[in-house]
Amino acid sequence: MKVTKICCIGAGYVGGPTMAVIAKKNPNIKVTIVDINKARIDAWNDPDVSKLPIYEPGLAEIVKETRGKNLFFSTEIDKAINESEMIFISVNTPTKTYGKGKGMAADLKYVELCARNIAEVAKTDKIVVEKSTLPVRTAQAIKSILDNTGSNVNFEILSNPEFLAEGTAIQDLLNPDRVLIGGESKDAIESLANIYGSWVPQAQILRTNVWSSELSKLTANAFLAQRISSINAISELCEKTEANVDEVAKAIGMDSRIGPKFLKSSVGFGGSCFQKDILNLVYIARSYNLQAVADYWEQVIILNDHQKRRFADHLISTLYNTVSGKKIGFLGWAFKKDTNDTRESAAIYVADHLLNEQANIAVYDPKVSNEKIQSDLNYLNTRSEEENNKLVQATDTPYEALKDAHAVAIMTEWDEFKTYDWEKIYTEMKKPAFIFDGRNILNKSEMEKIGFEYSSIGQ
Ligand SMILES: NC(=O)c1ccc[n+]([C@@H]2O[C@H](COP(=O)([O-])OP(=O)(O)OC[C@H]3O[C@@H](n4cnc5c(N)ncnc54)[C@H](O)[C@@H]3O)[C@@H](O)[C@H]2O)c1
Ligand SMILES: O=c1ccn([C@@H]2O[C@H](COP(=O)(O)OP(=O)(O)O[C@H]3O[C@H](CO)[C@@H](O)[C@H](O)[C@H]3O)[C@@H](O)[C@H]2O)c(=O)[nH]1
Repeated sequence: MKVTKICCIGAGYVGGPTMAVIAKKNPNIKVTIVDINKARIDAWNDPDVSKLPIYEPGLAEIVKETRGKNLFFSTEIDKAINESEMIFISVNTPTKTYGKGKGMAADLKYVELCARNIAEVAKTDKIVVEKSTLPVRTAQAIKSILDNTGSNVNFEILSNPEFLAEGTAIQDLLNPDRVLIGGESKDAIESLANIYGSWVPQAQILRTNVWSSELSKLTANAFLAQRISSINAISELCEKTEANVDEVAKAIGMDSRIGPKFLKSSVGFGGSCFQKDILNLVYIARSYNLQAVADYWEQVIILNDHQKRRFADHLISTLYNTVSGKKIGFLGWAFKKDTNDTRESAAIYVADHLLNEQANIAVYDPKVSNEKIQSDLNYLNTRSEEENNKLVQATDTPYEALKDAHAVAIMTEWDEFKTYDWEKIYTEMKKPAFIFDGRNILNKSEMEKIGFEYSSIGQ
């Protein structure tokens, strides 16, 4: 099928950047991104591209170049579905918070709503592409919904999981390691492969069956997260043995069979994907009664929770076993640098633990607002909104967050944190002035020379 019009349902972290790049590389294809969230669509349409709802290096430039030419953002979902030959489903698939599979399974209600919406309004044949991360065999459910509409419309389902990482989304999309397309219909697969083919070499476009494609996405995230939990497990052993986790990571990473990436020990991984997708994998394994498989992958999450918890516990015990009434300055709230996304950020859980001990927290993050921080904490439901608001406040500058603080906790690896005037920060903090570097980004001997009591992960 020759594709001239594409619709993407879901204008989020995946839908926005992915479609912007497809539009840039395929000027002859009209790409419309739709969403039920009007405020989000309005933000995507803001003439001032610094106000786009998602911050990703390089994204604003591409949106500026393509928007209004062949890239459109709209809330007119039915219209966009109807006029397009290919429809991407790129809606959120969070962990279920209710009912069967609560806390483990992926909540597929938004995906199902999209399938029903497409089934209801489509008058011509469509290729429906699963862009969201989905449990293996979801395509079967989508096909069943689409095929039972009673219309004569033919639907082909493809799985095309997205592997971009936030903060580097545009680079990842422009130079992907691979593009994965799973499907039954060769025609449909090639229609999608052609779109990517405008900038991705065909050899890097992998064609598989639908189930392999769906499962590969969950597996890739499980393997990546497993490396972080593995090195974080070693970090705790390093702290007991005077080994240095960064040295260990370098030494093992030079083995070409292991490789150097994803071996950075930290306060724990965050983000909207790793935990959700592994929990989902564990749930799927259990649903097939594969207990050993489920237990194996569950350890990745258990270790990650342990890492966040022990960071907070170490901070408390170092501050003479109490943080009650003490000001702790957080540098960073986002789950990694170069993004404004805070979903599942380690900072949220470390803060929550310290707040249970009655700490006062001042946060500086270059891209995260006080409003977002409050809503992240309120979502946990650990204490009242008033209390969160009283105990935690974001500041406009890092120096305000750290003035009179007993300790600095570095939660995100933003590059600018390394360039601060640490002498000034030291002078303005309470003494002894402690640094807990959850990302190992500062130089230990330099910090100690200034006078800080410095501790990091795995050193
Ligand atoms: N964030 C990432 O880095 C990343 C990377 C790869 C894959 N994924 C996967 O991609 C999917 C989307 O993730 P995201 O981070 O972009 O989510 P997101 O929450 O940022 O965006 C999803 C959007 O879908 C919209 N939506 C939900 N139901 C809708 C409906 N019925 N009709 C129209 N719009 C609807 C929401 O309003 C929201 O704006 C998830 O399955 C996720 O696991 C995410
Ligand atoms: O060596 C490392 C690498 C990462 N992290 C942390 O791990 C989390 C996730 O980082 P990253 O994977 O870079 O970002 P995500 O945007 O969550 O991307 C992951 O999740 C996406 C959603 O499924 C996938 O598309 C990507 O391929 C996959 O990398 C962050 O908190 C990082 O700080 C570490 O602690 N150590």
